[in-house]
Formats: sequence, C-alpha cells, structure tokens
Amino acid sequence: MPPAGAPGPLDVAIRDKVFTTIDGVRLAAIDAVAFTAPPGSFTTLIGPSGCGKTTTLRVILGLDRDYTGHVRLPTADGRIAAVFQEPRLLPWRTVEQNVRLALPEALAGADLDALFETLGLAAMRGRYPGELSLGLARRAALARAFATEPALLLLDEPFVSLDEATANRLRALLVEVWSARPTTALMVTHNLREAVELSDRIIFLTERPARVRGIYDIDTPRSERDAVWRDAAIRAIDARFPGVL
Ligand SMILES: Nc1ncnc2c1ncn2[C@@H]1O[C@H](COP(=O)(O)OP(=O)(O)OP(=O)(O)O)[C@@H](O)[C@H]1O
Repeated sequence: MPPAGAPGPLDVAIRDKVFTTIDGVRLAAIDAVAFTAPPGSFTTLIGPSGCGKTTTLRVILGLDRDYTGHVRLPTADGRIAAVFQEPRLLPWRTVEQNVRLALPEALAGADLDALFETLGLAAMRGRYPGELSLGLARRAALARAFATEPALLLLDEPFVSLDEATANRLRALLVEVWSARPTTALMVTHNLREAVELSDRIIFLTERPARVRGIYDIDTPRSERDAVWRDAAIRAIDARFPGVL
C-alpha cells in the first residue's frame, strides 16, 4: 500500500454512456472504457473520430456525471488541469495574468520564471492572447495548466491544427516541462506518432460506442525514442492492433 496521501493511479471505468440528441434519439457513446494510468505516467487515449474520447475526459473532469461506473482520481483532493484544443485564455488579460488567475491560493505569488522560460514564453508574459499565434496561445495554456501543479493533467488534442514544425516544438516543450515535474497525464489524440513519442501507456479505443481494444505499454526512455525507434514502435503496434494506422 502506498503511504496515505501519496498519489495512486487514475482509475476509470465508464459503462453505457448514452446521449439523447435534441431529436430524442439515443446515441450510445461509450460501451465500456476501463483503464488505469499509473501515478506520474503519461497515458494516451487514441481512437477513431467520434468514438467517445472527449466524453471520457469530460467524465473524468466531472463535467458529465450522467454515466455508470467510477472515476478515482490520483489524489482525492488534488487539482485537475485541462488543456483543450481551444486555448481558452481570457482575451482582456495578459499571458501572465491568465496563468496567475488560475493559481490556487496556496500558490499565489509563485515564481513562474522557470516555467515561462522553459516554454519559451519569457518575452510573452505581458502580451494579450489576441497578439499570440495559435502555437504560442497553446504554450500559454500549457503554462497555465502546469503552474497550478495539478495531480492530474488532461490534454485534449493539444497539438492539432498546428504546422508540423510548431507541433514538434510544442511536443518537445511538453516533455521538458512534464519531465521536470511528472504529473499523471492523460492525453487524447488521433496521432499515433505523437502517442508513441510521448506516452508510457497507449489505450486504443474501438469505433463508437467505445470499448478498450487494447493497451500498449512503452518503457523505452523518451530520450531514446528517435525516428527509427518510432517507426519500429508503430510497426509493432500495427502488427498487434491491425488497422489502427
Ligand atoms: N452532448 C451531447 N449530446 C449528444 N451527442 C453527443 C454529445 N456529446 C458528444 N456526443 C456524441 O457522442 C459521440 C462521442 O463524442 P466525443 O466528442 O466524445 O468523441 P471523440 O472521440 O472525442 O471525437 P473526435 O475524435 O472527433 O474529437 C459522438 O458521436 C458525438 O457526436
């Protein structure tokens, strides 16, 4: 047993999640999605469009309580931070104000220099969101999430709609900032290459209504995951789960 108060795994079991559309049609979104994410690990959910990935994150976030099953968070009283495709920054506040507004009282006045520096935002602290590219706004959203020192970090396709060079840079920054303070992270993506680059555990979901198709664990250190390694990992995954590519 871990000592009391130590982070445990994120433990998720969602069954029979159904939506009723505005025309009264019942839409089965999730059949059975059950998995754990070990403490301090980076876990990725990957699956076809519309299979129920964002719904899974919303249930974990507590935004949707209409489901059967359970969600056990890494710590009972820990903070959850979420980064969505939309950076969701307040346009009338500077980057730094946006980050500081999210801080809990215990972290008010925290020294954010190292975080802004790591994310390449040192010169952007006084800028307004309207002055930022999408890539920079996503960095600001990541800064805001990490600054709160969350017990759980949820990431919903944080690199989508970025040009490849910007997405690569942002993935490297995420690894850097996350490695400095590993927190249990759960990311949703469509991008298997991104998943093998970042994850300790990849959870493959079926078409809607989602079920877990399989779980793939990676123990190669991130620093050793070069292009050759990634190609081999993707081939191994395709052999085990045909059709995921
Ligand atoms: N509030 C809602 N009311 C009705 N249907 C919904 C609602 N939210 C989601 N859905 C439907 O549930 C299914 C799962 O949606 P969800 O957004 O979780 O999928 P996803 O895997 O994240 O999709 P994508 O990969 O395209 O982002 C979809 O068919 C979606 O249209």
